[in-house]
Amino acid sequence: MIDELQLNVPLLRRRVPNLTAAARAAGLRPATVSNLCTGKIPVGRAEVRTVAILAALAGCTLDELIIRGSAASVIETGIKTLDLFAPLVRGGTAGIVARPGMGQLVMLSELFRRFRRERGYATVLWRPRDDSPGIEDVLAESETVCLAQEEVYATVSALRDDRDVLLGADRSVVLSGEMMALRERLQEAGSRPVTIVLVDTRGESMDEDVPYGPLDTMWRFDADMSARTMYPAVDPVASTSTILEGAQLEAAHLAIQQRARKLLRRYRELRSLVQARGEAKLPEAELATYRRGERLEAFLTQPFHVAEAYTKRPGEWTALADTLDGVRRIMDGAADGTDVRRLKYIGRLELEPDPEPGPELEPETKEVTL
Ligand SMILES: Nc1ncnc2c1ncn2[C@@H]1O[C@H](COP(=O)(O)OP(=O)(O)OP(=O)(O)O)[C@@H](O)[C@H]1O
Repeated sequence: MIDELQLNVPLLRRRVPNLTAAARAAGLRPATVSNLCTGKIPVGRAEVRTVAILAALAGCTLDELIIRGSAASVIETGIKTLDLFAPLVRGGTAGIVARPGMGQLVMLSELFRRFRRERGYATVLWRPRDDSPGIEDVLAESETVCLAQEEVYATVSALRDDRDVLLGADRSVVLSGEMMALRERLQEAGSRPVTIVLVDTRGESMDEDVPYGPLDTMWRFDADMSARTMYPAVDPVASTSTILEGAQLEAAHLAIQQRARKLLRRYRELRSLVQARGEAKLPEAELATYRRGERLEAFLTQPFHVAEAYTKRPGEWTALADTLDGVRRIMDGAADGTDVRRLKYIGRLELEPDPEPGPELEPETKEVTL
């Protein structure tokens, strides 16, 4: 993760309208203050005394004045499949490509819930004009609900003085150009990043080659996974994030991710064969791949807080390190003998007794129903 320190310039300007005069009166060089505001001098290199005086002028704490950078960085969601395959970018835009009923609004509600409670984010919903049934869940998890662009701008600008903002919006405002206008207005140097998650309540994005225009992250939902209740039904192969292309991920993460994608791609092919002809027709070597793929797919489901009524399981936050560890162990064969149902809707991988990885494992016979 790249972390840069930045001055919260919008906050400073709002609180100290005549900054140059105020800085001079407080004994600071106006040129220094101006260079700090434009980023010419990095905050990390400013004298502590300078920053302390600026905070005093703005009547805020140092923590409010200096924020952790807006350079692209991954934000963990605690949702295994997202963090592994298509991480969310802080200050970026993520778009969900899905049809109604696949759980996209459940996903947005869950993200709001997680970011608000676990990360202290402000959550704002730019309410879609046409209401779909799932919107009630999202409304329940939104801190603020806005209808018009002007209202969204005013709300987000005020909230981001002291918190990161997660903004949920519908694809319709991307198509109308309102989202682009909003983003331009929100682009102020040194202000806290606004992370945007777009849903498609009309379900038309599935038919488009470029569903949203430029995105930092795309979560494509999969009809087959949703039909089999493998939630969240995020397609592990077709979902992407620019953070992968920028090679900003740890090498170990990238390696595990690529291996997992390859396994799941093959698993899908084998699934079709098994469905048509049965497991018995698969050659021994393919059977192992099929079984591991099946286990990996099950492990990548996740109990959501907002979906406890459906899964009858408490929501789980899985740290990225635990996700990577679990995925790697499953690919190495550690769960070969575990009933696949035991791997569905869990958090981290806990196998009892914890077997040594390796394909030569004794199969376990214990069965647990979900
Ligand atoms: N993460 C999840 N965990 C468990 N069940 C889920 C999950 N996501 C969706 N579901 C199931 O799928 C159903 C469909 O969800 P819903 O109809 O709210 O879809 P949506 O795409 O979020 O919203 P909408 O249909 O309004 O666009 C839910 O009622 C629930 O049974």
